Amino acid sequence: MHTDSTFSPLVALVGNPNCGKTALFNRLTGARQKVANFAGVTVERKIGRYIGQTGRVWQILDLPGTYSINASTPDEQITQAVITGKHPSETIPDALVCVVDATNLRRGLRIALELKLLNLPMVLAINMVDVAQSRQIKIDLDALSKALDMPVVETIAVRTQGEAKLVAALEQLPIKSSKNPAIDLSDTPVLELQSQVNAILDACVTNVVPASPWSEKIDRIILHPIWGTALFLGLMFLVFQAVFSWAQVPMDIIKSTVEGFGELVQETMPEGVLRDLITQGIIGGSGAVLVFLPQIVILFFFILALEDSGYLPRAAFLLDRLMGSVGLSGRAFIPLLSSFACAIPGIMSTRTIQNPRDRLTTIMIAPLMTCSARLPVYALIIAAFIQEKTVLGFLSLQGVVLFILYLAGILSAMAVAWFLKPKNKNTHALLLELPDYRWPNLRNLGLGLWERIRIFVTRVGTIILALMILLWFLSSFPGAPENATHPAIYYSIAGLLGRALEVVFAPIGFNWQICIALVPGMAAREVAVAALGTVYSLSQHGDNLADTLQPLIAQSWSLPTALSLLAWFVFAPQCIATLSVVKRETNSWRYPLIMLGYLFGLAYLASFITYHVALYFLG
Ligand SMILES: Nc1nc2c(ncn2[C@@H]2O[C@H](COP(=O)(O)OP(=O)(O)OP(=O)(O)O)[C@@H](O)[C@H]2O)c(=O)[nH]1
Ligand SMILES: [Mg+2]
Repeated sequence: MHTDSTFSPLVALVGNPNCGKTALFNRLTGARQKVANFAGVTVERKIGRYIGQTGRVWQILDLPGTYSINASTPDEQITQAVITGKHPSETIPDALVCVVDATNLRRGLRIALELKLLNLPMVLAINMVDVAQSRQIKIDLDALSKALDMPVVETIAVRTQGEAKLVAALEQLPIKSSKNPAIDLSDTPVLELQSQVNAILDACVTNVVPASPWSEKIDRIILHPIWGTALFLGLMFLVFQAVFSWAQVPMDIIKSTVEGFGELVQETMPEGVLRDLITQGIIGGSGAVLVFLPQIVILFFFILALEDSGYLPRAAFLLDRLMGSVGLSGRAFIPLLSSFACAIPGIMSTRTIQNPRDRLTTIMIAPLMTCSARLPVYALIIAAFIQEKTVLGFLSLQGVVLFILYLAGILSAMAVAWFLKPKNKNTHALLLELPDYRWPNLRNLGLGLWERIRIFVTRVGTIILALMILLWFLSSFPGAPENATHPAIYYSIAGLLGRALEVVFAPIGFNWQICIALVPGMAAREVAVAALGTVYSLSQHGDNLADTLQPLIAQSWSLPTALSLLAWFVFAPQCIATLSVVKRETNSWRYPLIMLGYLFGLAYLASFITYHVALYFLG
């Protein structure tokens, strides 16, 4: 054992996908990395610290799950590079924790045997023993430990203290030095391991039940081509309905709080630049976005619950044929679905796609999936222009329109994929692991939602706030000339810019106020809503200042303009962060530039058509 207490060993968590590595990592380090019930959640290496009872600091590495140390996908390659010491940013780990799923030992032990070939100090952590117990799987730990010649412990990564035995075993490991040489894996005889695994299983494990019987029964419906698809569509539809109907009360509360606050400032502060900055720039701008928090929380509630339930890979399986027909790999499903939250994690999780061309296609269409930053834009315009009424007896019309916008994104993504599809592409069968169904873990769900709220509110309080202050200055100076006929913003720097841009955007129905908002909206979509809030509160005459954005735009835009702007946001690549992730993941400027060009092109085209068709029919 190492006696130097200043030495902080680097321990890597390695194992199959979805066995609970990240859940263990979070438990050990107090981190809040994403945990979900499907393979390929973690696609990056993440490091954290754990301080042992002796005061020793351990560095813990969480890695993407891998089926073998011979990597085939980009995420697996990261794991391989780290554990063999080839990763550029660090030396080989001092010890490994091989995490295996107690209900899937056959696969887990295989990778354990492979990892043994690396000759590093190692512990086997048998995770999910709670599930194994409920299925009467019995594992003889002593025998297993002897057979593998390494310490074997049980863990329950989702339970308090569920990591205790692992921690104790780590303290006992004979860790030598942190200067292990890189390892060459080229001639490891990994293929012969399966018979060894079988022998060990026979000797150490009784009652290997593959899956719980009710999960098969559920699958018969969920994977059924007709019932399954109907269920899938119904589920998606429910989400959109919920986003509108459940959010109403909390939105009203936030709205009236923001309004009340604006009025308070208006009444108590002396008239002047500072008061205008606070009411128009800060409250009018950031407040306009904050109102959409409840809808985002509801959307994420569904996304997180679905992610933890085990449903997603099944939906991928269900839609595989459909996706295959436009040339997408079924593996693209989860990255694309993640893009509904945000294109950035979606694009990163394309690392689980083996074929580089499939991966690139998926990256290129990911921004067409409606990310949660579009929700404020859509919700604002829908609430202002679409009547709140029930159609067909039970559907909220606003929810239906929202659903159509999401569908428009999906269908155009499919069209683009089809366009990019190589000729005579032969499709592969989809090899996807179907995890056990699981009730979403409430703690996880709560933490996940909290994380979302934090991100959203932080964005409102930092980048959006800063941009709105800047925009307020640009929109307020220089002031209006004498006997001005327009509000002062019309004559300001931002106003000039907006009016110049209007030349380009007038054919698709955008006025100069919208054009102003589009510019800061390049940083991120919801910024456009904040900007509209600022621009419109500055465009107000008289005492309407406290009015929130929605009634203002309802008065000043025509319906064709509103529809055209909705169409614009289905396509427009208004997110710098996404473009920079594409640059990073594809390692070139080429693809982000192509993406920028093609999405702006589509956005303009779609808005043009929408605007003119709407003008024709609606006058
Ligand atoms: N019941 C139970 N569930 C667990 C346990 N450990 C993890 N889970 C659940 O298993 C699922 C997968 O956990 P993750 O930590 O994301 O798995 P991972 O190994 O990091 O997966 P990848 O990042 O995809 O390789 C999640 O739904 C967890 O909540 C456990 O000990 N018991
Ligand atoms: Mg993980």
